[in-house]
Amino acid sequence: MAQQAMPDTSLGQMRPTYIYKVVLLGSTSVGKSSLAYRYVKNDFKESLPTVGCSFFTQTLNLEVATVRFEIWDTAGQEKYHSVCHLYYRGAHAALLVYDISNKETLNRAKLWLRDLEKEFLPDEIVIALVGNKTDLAAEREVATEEGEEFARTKDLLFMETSAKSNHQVNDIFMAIGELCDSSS
Ligand SMILES: Nc1nc2c(ncn2[C@@H]2O[C@H](COP(=O)(O)OP(=O)(O)OP(=O)(O)O)[C@@H](O)[C@H]2O)c(=O)[nH]1
Repeated sequence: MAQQAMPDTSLGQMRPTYIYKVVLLGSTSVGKSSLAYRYVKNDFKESLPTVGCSFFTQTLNLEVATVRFEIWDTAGQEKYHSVCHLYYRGAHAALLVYDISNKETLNRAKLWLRDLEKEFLPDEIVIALVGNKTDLAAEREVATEEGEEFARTKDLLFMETSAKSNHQVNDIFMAIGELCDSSS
């Protein structure tokens, strides 16, 4: 990992707590803030515009450790792109989010991946490709197989989610926590 997650035993517990920085990357309006909000607050709001960067924390109990995610939600607007490398520096995991009803957002996610590949060695960061908005099935522009195949060729975790209908949101964070845990 780029930066070793230190076990935090400050609560006097035998069970270690690992702190992982997770960054959300992707085009504007793909649902990055909504995924974080769903995961942390178990709620969905129609409007959550991100200006610059916002920050969420959530704790997850794994079998042998407790994980505290520090989730950095970066705005997808191009005007913020130049500062984004500052946000993902030191990240343990990245969620590359696209919108299954907007093919262009998958192309954009592929560009974010190139940025990450420049910044990190392959085993320094856990990367997940996330196709969000599965509730918009009628408007789907990206087949599940297309996302899956791209993720497979790049050795990324892959999951389709819906922040709105709460589909696989916990699952993707759980998968990330487990992978970070096994590589720290
Ligand atoms: N149908 C549907 N809409 C969603 C879902 N997730 C987010 N949205 C909607 O998509 C729009 C954008 O969501 P945000 O969470 O603000 O997207 P974002 O990627 O954080 O956008 P930026 O902050 O601009 O980068 C909002 O209107 C959300 O309500 C989803 O799973 N399904």
